[in-house]
Amino acid sequence: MMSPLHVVQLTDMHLFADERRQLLGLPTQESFQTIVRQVAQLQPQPDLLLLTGDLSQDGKPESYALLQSMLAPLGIPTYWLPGNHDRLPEMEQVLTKGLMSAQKSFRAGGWHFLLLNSQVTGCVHGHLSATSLEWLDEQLETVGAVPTLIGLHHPPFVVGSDWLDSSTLRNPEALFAVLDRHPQVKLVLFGHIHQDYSQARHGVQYLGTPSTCIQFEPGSADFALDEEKPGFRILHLYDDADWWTTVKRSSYVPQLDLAATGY
Ligand SMILES: Nc1ncnc2c1ncn2[C@@H]1O[C@@H]2COP(=O)(O)O[C@H]2[C@H]1O
Repeated sequence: MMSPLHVVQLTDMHLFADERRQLLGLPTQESFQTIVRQVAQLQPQPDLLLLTGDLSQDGKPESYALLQSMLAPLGIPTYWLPGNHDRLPEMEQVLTKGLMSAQKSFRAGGWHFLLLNSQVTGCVHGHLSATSLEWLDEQLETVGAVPTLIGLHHPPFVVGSDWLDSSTLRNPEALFAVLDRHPQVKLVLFGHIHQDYSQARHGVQYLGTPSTCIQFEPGSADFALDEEKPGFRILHLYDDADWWTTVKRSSYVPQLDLAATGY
């Protein structure tokens, strides 16, 4: 079998303009730097990086410039989409230089990639607009029989955690209706839930990925941090639509405010 395309998903970095700032006790820049070092040591090196939202906690241009400067030494083409904490104008202003691309529909290896914006300004939950859904449908029509990966920030499923389940994608059925018309879609990747998650539906695998900073405790009804390490996802995508994935955890030991009830 031909060599697959190697993809790394990095999500929910929650970087601040001020690199020393912490999220519930964890300095998000330091935690992300440990992950970037781990990615630099991967063999083979990833062919591309996918950043699936909440790249910044404060949405400031400096936080995106920090992200850009941390990833630049890797020399890997990088694509991104916004999460609920991000500010799209600032992202479009900063994350378009060098190997950082704002493209939302592109081909790499034998796969096609489509990245969606599920952000609702001022809200924590997600929603896909009629315009986004129409764009997705048209793109999938044009792409045809090429194995396709979709990215968005919010999970189109509840994950069994009451507090998080109030902020998942509000219109998953509208997304499923489009995907059901296009059997070339094989994978849907998201972030937001700060935990490893996998769910199959109609021949599509839906994968949630740990944050590069704090982790949420799976199954907790109320907000609760998990002592699990920061992480990221590796995907190997084969031309014949086969794929393989694994989650890697960092060696970083977070100093967490475990009594926190939110942020
Ligand atoms: N105690 C809480 N209850 C509900 N939502 C919360 C709580 N604490 C934080 N949040 C929000 O829920 C979001 C889930 O992941 P985010 O990283 O998007 O950021 C989180 C906050 O915006």
